[in-house]
Amino acid sequence: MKAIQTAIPDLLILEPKVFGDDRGFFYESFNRQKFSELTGRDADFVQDNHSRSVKGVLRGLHYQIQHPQAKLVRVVQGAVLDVAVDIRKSSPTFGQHVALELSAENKRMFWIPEGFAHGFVVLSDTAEFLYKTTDYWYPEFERSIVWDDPEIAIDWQVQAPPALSAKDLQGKSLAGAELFE
Ligand SMILES: Cc1cn([C@H]2C[C@H](O)[C@@H](COP(=O)(O)OP(=O)(O)O[C@H]3O[C@H](C)C(=O)[C@H](O)[C@H]3O)O2)c(=O)[nH]c1=O
Repeated sequence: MKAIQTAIPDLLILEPKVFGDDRGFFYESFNRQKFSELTGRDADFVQDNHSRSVKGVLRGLHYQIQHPQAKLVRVVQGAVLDVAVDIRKSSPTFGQHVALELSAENKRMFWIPEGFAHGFVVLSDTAEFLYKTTDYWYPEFERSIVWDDPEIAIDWQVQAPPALSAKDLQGKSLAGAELFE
């Protein structure tokens, strides 16, 4: 496993060592000790989530204003464009984002600490998205930022308007959202 820096220091891409042979492949998708060495966090994950989406679905941009969740995300089937937006008002990279492709092929994982809004859009026919979180889901504290906020200006790499949940259709702008200090 190796860590790849991104434009925002706290956001890391983790690339596993993949062992291939005639049977297929094996890799450690999570190793607490190696994760801690690479991220400096002894993450105590409490939830494992798995969602499946069809092409053009966009889930996000989500965060919990209380009980913020750090997330370790990956894709095991298909491909998505995954995005994390820095919503920490005191951060030098406030309002900036990192976007990267996560796929079954590249086997990359994305470490997103607390303080970021997270979302993805599905690029393949379907995508299976797995992720660990460091706190539980508290719907009462869930907040959404609208996917196409011009202040954030994410290039989602999709031609048609994405398919959004009712919740996500009502996302707030960065300027109007409850944010982290
Ligand atoms: C997040 C969550 C949802 N649910 C239930 C609530 C709904 O009945 C159903 C679908 O929930 P939702 O539409 O909020 O799922 P997503 O749009 O995939 O939400 C996630 O999407 C983005 C990408 C994220 O980063 C967050 O982890 C999370 O907000 O699962 C649960 O039971 N537990 C949970 O932890």
